[in-house]
Amino acid sequence: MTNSISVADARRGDSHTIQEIGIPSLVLMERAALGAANRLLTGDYDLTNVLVFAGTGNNGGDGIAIARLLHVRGAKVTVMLTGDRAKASTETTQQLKIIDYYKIPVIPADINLGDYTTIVDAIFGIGLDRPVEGKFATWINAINGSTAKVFSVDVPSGLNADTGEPQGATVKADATSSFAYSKKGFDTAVGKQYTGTLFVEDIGVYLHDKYEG
Ligand SMILES: NC(=O)C1=CN([C@@H]2O[C@H](COP(=O)(O)OP(=O)(O)OC[C@H]3O[C@@H](n4cnc5c(N)ncnc54)[C@H](O)[C@@H]3O)[C@@H](O)[C@H]2O)[C@H](O)CC1
Ligand SMILES: [K+]
Repeated sequence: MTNSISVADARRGDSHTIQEIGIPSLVLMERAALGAANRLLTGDYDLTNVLVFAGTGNNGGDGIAIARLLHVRGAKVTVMLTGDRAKASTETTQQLKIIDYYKIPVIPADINLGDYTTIVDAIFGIGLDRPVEGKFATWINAINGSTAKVFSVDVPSGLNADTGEPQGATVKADATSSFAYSKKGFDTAVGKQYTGTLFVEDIGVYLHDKYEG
């Protein structure tokens, strides 16, 4: 049984499941969000004023779906978006459309995080491809400086999921919900300092074909 995998393996598993098997990307995203939201709903998290800090890629899409799943269970949720809606991925655009239906507020990313009780980090996942700098670093430093409990989606934003090394500013999470498999970088001592408690969610992506007959 595979325990932890590389970013390349995660991408391969993702695209194989979507392209060859035919499970839509939004289904994987929903299963990822359900797994992560359940950790928040059943864990020791104060959900009275939740902030989802969302990127415009699919990590952000997962976070926006988590925002909706918490909202429908009565949590007060706000989404901060790090970029322009027009630049969001297809899946993330769809997730934004859904939270607009629920009138969940979407505001520009900001460093004033004082009132939030829990922060969901959905800025970058396995798509991190360069060191975190500039406004992203400012936001991540503000997240790390907040009194809120921090929950990372798939990968603590800024952490290299292959090496476990921070790539510039990196979120230090109380817990991380990672999808399909743990990532190689989470096995390292440094990586563990950033993931906090690690959960792995089964989202229907299997690398070795024991589930494929
Ligand atoms: N089977 C799975 O693992 C599933 C994963 N899902 C989620 O999708 C993300 C990966 O999404 P992707 O769009 O490929 O990338 P990210 O959202 O991680 O990154 C967004 C975007 O950010 C840009 N970027 C990268 N590094 C930097 C930087 N240092 N500064 C600024 N911008 C940066 C780059 O253009 C990226 O594209 C995965 O983690 C999961 O959360 C699926 O939703 C479910 C299945
Ligand atoms: K993240």
